[in-house]
Order: sequence, then structure tokens, then C-alpha cells
Amino acid sequence: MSITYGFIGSGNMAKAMIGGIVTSGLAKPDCVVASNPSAQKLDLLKEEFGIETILKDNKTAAKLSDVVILSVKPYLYERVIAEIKDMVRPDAIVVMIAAGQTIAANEARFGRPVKLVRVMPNTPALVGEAMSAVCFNTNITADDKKIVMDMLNSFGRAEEVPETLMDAVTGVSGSSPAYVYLFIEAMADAAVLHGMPRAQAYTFAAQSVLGAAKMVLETGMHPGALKDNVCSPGGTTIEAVAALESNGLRAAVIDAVDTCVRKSKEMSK
Ligand SMILES: NC(=O)C1=CN([C@@H]2O[C@H](COP(=O)(O)OP(=O)(O)OC[C@H]3O[C@@H](n4cnc5c(N)ncnc54)[C@H](O)[C@@H]3O)[C@@H](O)[C@H]2O)C=CC1
Ligand SMILES: O=C(O)[C@@H]1CCC=N1
Repeated sequence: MSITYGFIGSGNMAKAMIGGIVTSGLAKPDCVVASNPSAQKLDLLKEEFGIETILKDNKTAAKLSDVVILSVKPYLYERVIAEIKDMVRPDAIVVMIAAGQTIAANEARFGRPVKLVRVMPNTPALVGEAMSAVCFNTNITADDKKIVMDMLNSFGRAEEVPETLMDAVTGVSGSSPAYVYLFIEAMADAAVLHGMPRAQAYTFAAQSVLGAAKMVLETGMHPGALKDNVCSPGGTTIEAVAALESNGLRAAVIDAVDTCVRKSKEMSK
């Protein structure tokens, strides 16, 4: 049986998930539907991935879908659920991806039993490297869980977490690609300062971040031990590490993630 995935809202995160779902082969393009109030993003999605698009009609997109992904901004959840709730089929799975939107608040918006899933993905879904966290409401069956996990695994890694951890997840993975892009940009700027062409500098910086991340994930070694292995005594790396420490890199990163988590908690109220 083929599953239809419907995206209500077709912005950055929807595009990343659609790209992952289609490119991985999880779903044929004609089993992916996206709606949006403006045509431009829909046209690009159709052109790039060949999916079905529906302009200004969330209701039809909801009605057609086995898995309905609410990919609008958090403040629009109330309005969009009011619009589509009677069109969402009783057996459909509704996936919320918004920061700060809780299962309880959104169950209440449906006003009837609904299969509800809360996910925090990230944009590397587009290249099959997302980190997603997921939690389920009590109406979700084992078969539903498999459908959701297959979707999330089609565009990266996914782990089930208690809902109480979702704000921390937003800080450490939902938002964190942005912090890493800053880091890559800054490293590349320094390489450019020393004469490297810009494009080459991005490749060198980004591949080094990718390689370092893979080392953490695949060797199972502590990040501190991996760092020590790069720092030759009296060498170049320890000079850089000392400069990062004296400029407060760790404190800055902890403060950034903490601020993000606090914002997510505030949005949940
Ligand atoms: N961008 C990211 O890295 C991540 C975003 N998210 C969540 O994903 C959700 C979407 O975020 P983005 O894609 O970044 O935002 P976005 O602004 O790129 O996309 C939202 C889309 O919704 C459309 N839209 C506006 N009103 C609508 C309506 N009434 N019905 C249907 N569509 C409507 C907009 O035209 C836009 O294309 C947010 O709730 C966010 O918290 C979650 C994880 C990561
Ligand atoms: O910035 C935001 O609010 C969204 C949620 C996680 C990543 N982007």
C-alpha cells in the first residue's frame, strides 16, 4: 500500500523533508502533496521533486493524505488546524514539526481523538542527514509508529524522546545547523584571510566539520579525546584551541543553546 504524505505549508523545512522523502525513494513524487498560499515555492517544489502541489487549499491536501505534516510557523497552528480538522481522516497520522507546539495543546484543537506525533527535525533532511526527535500521543499504534519512523529514517537519524526533552532537542539539533554554518563561515573567512579562494575555503571548512562529526558518531570516542589526538604538544592546534578557550567558545555555545531552549519553552506556554 502506498502512503500519501501531505505538507501543509511549503517552506524551508517542508522542502527539506520532501527532498529527503523523494530522493531516498521512500515515496514516489505523486504520493507527496504540498499546499501553500503562494505559488512560487510550490512551483519550485514541483520542478525540483515532481510532487503534487495544491495552491491555497489546505483542506484538499489534508483530505488526500495518510500522513499530514503541519509545516507552518508555530503561530499558525491554531488557524490551520481549525481549517483542516474536519478533513483529516480518522486513520490519518498528523505530524507537528513546530517549535513549542505541544501534543496536549494540539489534541485540544482537534476536539476529537486524533493520531498526533510531535517531531523536531532539522534542515539537513534535504541531504538525508537530519537528526529528528519524535514523541507520540496515545492514539498512535505500533503500525503508525513504523510509518512515522520509516519517514524520519528516510531522511536521516531519528530517536524517540519524552516530550519533556523537545525544547532541549530544539536547542541541540533543530536549530543547531545554523550555529554550525556560522562556524564554517568563520573558519572559511580566516582561510580567505590567508589567501585561500572563497569556494575552496568553504569546502575545506565544511568537509572538516563533516569528518569530525563522523569521528564522534563512528568511533564512539569522547570528543575531548578526539580533540587531544589533533593537538600535538607545542604544535599548531593547541594554539588555536587556547585562542578559542580564551575567547569563550564553550561558554558562548552553551549560552546560545540555553537561550534557544528557553525560547522554545516560552513558546510552549
Ligand atoms: N527551518 C528549520 O530549520 C526548522 C523548522 N521547524 C519548524 O517548521 C515549521 C516551518 O518552518 P520553516 O519551514 O522554517 O518556515 P517557512 O516560513 O520557510 O515556511 C512556512 C510556509 O508556510 C506557508 N504558509 C503561511 N501561511 C500558511 C497557511 N495558512 N497555510 C499553509 N501554508 C502557509 C508560508 O507561505 C511558507 O511557505 C515551523 O513551525 C518551525 O518551527 C522545525 C525544525 C527545523
Ligand atoms: O528557528 C526556528 O524557530 C525553527 C525551529 C527549529 C529551527 N528553526
